[in-house]
Amino acid sequence: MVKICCIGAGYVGGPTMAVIALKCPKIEVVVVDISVPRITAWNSDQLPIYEPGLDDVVKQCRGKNLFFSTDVETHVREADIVFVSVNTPTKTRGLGAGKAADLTYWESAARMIADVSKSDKIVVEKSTVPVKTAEAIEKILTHNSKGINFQILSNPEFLAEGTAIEDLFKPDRVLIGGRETPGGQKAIEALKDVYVHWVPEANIITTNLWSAELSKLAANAFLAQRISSVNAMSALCEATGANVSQVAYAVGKDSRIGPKFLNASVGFGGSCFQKDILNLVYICECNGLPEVAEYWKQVIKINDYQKSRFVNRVVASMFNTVSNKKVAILGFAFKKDTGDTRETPAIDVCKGLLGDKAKLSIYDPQVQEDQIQRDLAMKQFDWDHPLHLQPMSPTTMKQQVTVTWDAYAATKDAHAVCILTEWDEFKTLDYQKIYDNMQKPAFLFDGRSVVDADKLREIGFIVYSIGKPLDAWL
Ligand SMILES: NC(=O)c1ccc[n+]([C@@H]2O[C@H](COP(=O)([O-])OP(=O)(O)OC[C@H]3O[C@@H](n4cnc5c(N)ncnc54)[C@H](O)[C@@H]3O)[C@@H](O)[C@H]2O)c1
Ligand SMILES: O=c1ccn([C@@H]2O[C@H](COP(=O)(O)OP(=O)(O)O[C@H]3O[C@H](CO)[C@@H](O)[C@H](O)[C@H]3O)[C@@H](O)[C@H]2O)c(=O)[nH]1
Repeated sequence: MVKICCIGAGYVGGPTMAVIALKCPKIEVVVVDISVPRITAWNSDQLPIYEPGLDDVVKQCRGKNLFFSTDVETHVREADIVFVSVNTPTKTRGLGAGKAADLTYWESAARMIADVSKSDKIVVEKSTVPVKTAEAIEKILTHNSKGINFQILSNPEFLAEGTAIEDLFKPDRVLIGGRETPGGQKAIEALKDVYVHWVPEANIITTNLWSAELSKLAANAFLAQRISSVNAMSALCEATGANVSQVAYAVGKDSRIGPKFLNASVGFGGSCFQKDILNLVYICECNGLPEVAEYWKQVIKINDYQKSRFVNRVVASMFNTVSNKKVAILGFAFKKDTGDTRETPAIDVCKGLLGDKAKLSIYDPQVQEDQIQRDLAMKQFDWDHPLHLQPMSPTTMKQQVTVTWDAYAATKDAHAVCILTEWDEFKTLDYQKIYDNMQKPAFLFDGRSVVDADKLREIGFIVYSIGKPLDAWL
């Protein structure tokens, strides 16, 4: 029986391995992590991450051919294929701080693999890494290998949170990069043999190592670039009376452009886009390509601009001050159907409003209060480390921030409502009831095109919806 071990039981390692276990009942899959609470949660009824469909998959194979363990070394030693899916955060200090990927966790995983291995292994990069990381990993493994043969493959993951299980069941493609040597090609075939259990062979792309590593960064850069492009247009729409939804629809109808990833928003969030583009920018700079670096940096700059533009709109509309005013925040996760708050635009918007002394009342169906308090107190990039290694929050915002159990409690007596995540339930709220319980004038700032602005205006709200024609008030 082939044994797979995955180092890192996070948003990628957990769901990816659960799906491999489900689709390949003859393969034993063990997911290991240094975080004891994470592994305990994976072994309980309350999984550590919220992802539609995940509970079901885990329930079907946990204890049969899917296991979660903190005994990292034993399972790595016994495995034929070792996936590495650990954090690759943005460096916060030293060379490349604020841009380069911090490969501390990756390197320590590689050293541990070399230390404990007693048989040949295929080591698979699942984490998103800078192009050429495989070369460094190869050096670490081969210099410590005691005659063991390691083949490194790059097999980046393209799942999006909120749809992870769907994406894993039916991936647009699986990408496997390896060395162009007989050993490298054999390793590629071995990993392909895993995926062909459920992915059509035509959708499994094989490339050299560097193409696979770079394709992951490139895909995220292209996706994020579309959002920044449409968000840049949203500012121009507001200035001219055009409607960004109509513009995006008309543009996306061109089959060369396509309709996806053209929704204007308060900005993109999530653990990947910003980190991976900063990483790409750094790689371009290191390769003497400042113009290329500057081009991609602009995607981040527009994203920052979009978030601060939103805050400025809120403050400017409310007589230039939100000091001591209650502002309800509906949605804190970086997108719907996840409880993940990593790099959520809500953090920057909330921090902006707190800077102007607003009192925030926050509701999100999947995010707990201590997570929100931690996010608002934490410094940029500090979140992307194993839980027990994250710096302690210096302060909490308990004076200025309350977290409520529903949208009605959050909006009661508020001067304004900001919608920051597109949760479906925000579409069907009783906005008449919300309006009746708010201070007047009642403002609603929709950062996700969730509400029907005209209907809300009929109720009496002053509505701002990103990229849409503005109310006379605004
Ligand atoms: N989240 C996504 O949607 C997504 C999608 C594609 C790729 N990625 C990439 O995948 C990687 C992992 O992302 P994630 O979202 O799963 O992160 P995560 O923080 O949810 O999980 C990483 C896990 O690795 C563990 N870990 C760190 N060092 C370890 C070590 N030495 N030994 C054992 N365990 C260790 C941590 O405790 C943590 O549980 C990153 O490189 C990310 O860029 C993420
Ligand atoms: O038209 C759009 C589409 C998305 N977003 C925002 O963009 C962010 C990212 O969304 P999405 O890409 O759906 O989620 P992620 O889980 O971050 O997935 C991205 O990042 C992963 C990590 O690398 C990749 O694997 C995925 O392919 C890639 O889509 C979220 O804040 C969304 O609200 C928009 O503002 N407008």
